[in-house]
Amino acid sequence: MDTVHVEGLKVDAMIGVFEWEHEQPQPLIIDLVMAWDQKLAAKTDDIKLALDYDAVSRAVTELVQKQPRQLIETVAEEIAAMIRETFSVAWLRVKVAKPTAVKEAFQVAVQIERGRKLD
Ligand SMILES: Nc1nc2c(c(=O)[nH]1)N=C([C@H](O)[C@@H](O)CO)CN2
Repeated sequence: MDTVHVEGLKVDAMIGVFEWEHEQPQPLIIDLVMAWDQKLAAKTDDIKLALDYDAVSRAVTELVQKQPRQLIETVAEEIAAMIRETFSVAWLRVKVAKPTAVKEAFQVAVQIERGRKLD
């Protein structure tokens, strides 16, 4: 299965279950793996036939910054639904990490996979 990746996308967001977390943004680090058949894009050398990782990254940043949320699980689900619908991605993996959440940990994260894998 061919895939397109976005790794380490940093988005400052209002995120958390505590009140103070809605008063100042915290960084989220987002990793995406998205199924996309590369054959047509490679054959034609045409961005219109590729899954544009720049457009995906901008859309994810806009979505995450749109409103405050409590859980990183909610962020992951909303990202997955938006990418599947807006970019016609059949399958994807979304990881959302919150590096400042647990002082003793390098970072904490959730990861989900949605859709059906391509052959
Ligand atoms: N599974 C989760 N656990 C926790 C979350 C979360 O989003 N998902 N969030 C918090 C707090 O907001 C925490 O990050 C504050 O440091 C606690 N547990």
